[in-house]
Amino acid sequence: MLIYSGFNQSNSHYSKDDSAGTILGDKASQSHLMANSNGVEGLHVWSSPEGGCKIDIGKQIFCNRSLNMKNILAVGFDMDYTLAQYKPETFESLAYEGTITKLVYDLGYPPELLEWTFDPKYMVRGLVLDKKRGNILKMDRHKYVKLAYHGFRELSKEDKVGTYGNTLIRDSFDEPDYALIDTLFSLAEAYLFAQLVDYKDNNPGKVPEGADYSHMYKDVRAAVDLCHRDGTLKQMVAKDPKRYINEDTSIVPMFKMLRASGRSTFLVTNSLWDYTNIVMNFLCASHALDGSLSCNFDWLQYFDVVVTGSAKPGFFHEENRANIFEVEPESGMLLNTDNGTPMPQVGSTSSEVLLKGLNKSCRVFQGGNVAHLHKLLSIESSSQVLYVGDHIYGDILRSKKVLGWRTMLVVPELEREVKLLWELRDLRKQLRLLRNERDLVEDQIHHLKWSLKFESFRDDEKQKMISALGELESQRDQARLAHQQAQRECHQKVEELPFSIRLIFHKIWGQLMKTGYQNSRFAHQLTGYSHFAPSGGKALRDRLVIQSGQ
Ligand SMILES: Nc1nc2c(ncn2[C@@H]2O[C@H](COP(=O)(O)O)[C@@H](O)[C@H]2O)c(=O)[nH]1
Ligand SMILES: [Mg+2]
Repeated sequence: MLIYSGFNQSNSHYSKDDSAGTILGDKASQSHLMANSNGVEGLHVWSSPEGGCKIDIGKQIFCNRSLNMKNILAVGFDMDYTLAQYKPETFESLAYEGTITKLVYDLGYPPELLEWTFDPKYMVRGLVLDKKRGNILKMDRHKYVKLAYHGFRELSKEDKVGTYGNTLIRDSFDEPDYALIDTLFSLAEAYLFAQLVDYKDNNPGKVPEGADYSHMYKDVRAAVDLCHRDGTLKQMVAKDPKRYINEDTSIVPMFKMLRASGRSTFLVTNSLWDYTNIVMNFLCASHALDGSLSCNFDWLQYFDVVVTGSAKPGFFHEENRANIFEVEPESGMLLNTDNGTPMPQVGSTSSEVLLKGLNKSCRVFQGGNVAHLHKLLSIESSSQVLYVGDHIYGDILRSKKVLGWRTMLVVPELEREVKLLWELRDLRKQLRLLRNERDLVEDQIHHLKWSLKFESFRDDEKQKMISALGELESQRDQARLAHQQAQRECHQKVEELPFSIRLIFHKIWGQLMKTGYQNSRFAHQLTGYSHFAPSGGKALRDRLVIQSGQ
């Protein structure tokens, strides 16, 4: 990935108009180009866009604020959906099927659910489930509901406004009545919830007695949760990681480059050691010609510290008194530590234990909190840490807002969207200018009308104002026409684009970062809380990154 040009301490910015960063609207402004596909050898190229490598728009890095990599002493990663990009069509389908099985066999839902199928492309991040009403919402940054579906049926404008637009006290749209779809892990449960809402409406007698929409959501959540805990998902991934996780040949060169830069590197994941080892081994191991994987611990060489079972976001609370155990990689055994320092077990001498623990180039732990991590990495100030994650709440919010870590959010969905926005950049700029022109004239008209109504003028002055008003009104009509024409051209241009590009914006939910002209709630969270974000595709190194916050 290479996130920052700053690996040799130079930052290169693009002006707002040159950058797809403008797609973020209000805040995001600058993009850094730094990825290429040559591995470690390309270090010099990553340092600046003038380095000679033209980078695909979908693989650029978007930043809300520049970051001087000179100050970053440690770079950390989340694992699931950050380093490991799961394939939704297999992985999320597995979660979907596992959840249905539990609903039917453990929670009394009818067996016909077993025939249901999952569309992994239907739901998107940033949506909000209204658990009580059975609705799925997309809202803008001010939390105004812009799109609302009851199950899979779109609410009429009247119903939408009647339900969400008229409350005197603004709804916060947060837990416990609402659920945020803020991780890719939640797409399957959101889809299943919509299916159950439709099913209940059409077959009221068939869902378990007393199961209202909220109750059904609770059942789905509990079943999904169990799938993550009881091995339903992890056993299957462990058997055949390639089926569920995208291979990424750029990850190892990225780690090598980070190590060569002299920075500390760490992994903090909520997954436990056994699973972490399987996934990281898959991502970092060299594959034999027959596709088989040699399972070893080589990947540990890329890290100073690995924290598994971290229980984020709780991990980011320094006052969290979570015990930290050392993991013995070979056996998976947990060993007691004294706040991360190896502790002699009864029967072994303290010097033996200390030597064994401290000689390792990478130490693996389970649990603990951020204070332990800082101590293990000798971090003096949290602003020296950059952390890359995929979950706004789990990975970014607290680590950035309270601790002051620099943070980066992975948004794989954007890679495709920015390509389309780039294709349309001239037209979009023209549309923006025409809209501004129209708004300006409308403002002047409003002003004049107001003055004519409430202020007193001489007759000749009044006459002048009335004729000015007439002129402005005709200007406004022209501006409206020009804007409409540009909008038509824009649609026409979209129609003319290759089919694959046209399909980029979601057919139901539209652009991820926008609702109409406003930033979506998801975009707002992103620009408000995270530092930046790389996104998926084949190579994390080449991923799209959004920087925000701070
Ligand atoms: N018990 C649950 N575990 C979940 C759920 N959704 C995801 N997960 C697990 O969390 C970790 C994420 O790891 P990280 O590397 O991103 O920190 C992974 O093991 C998932 O299986 C859930 O709803 N319940
Ligand atoms: Mg994750």
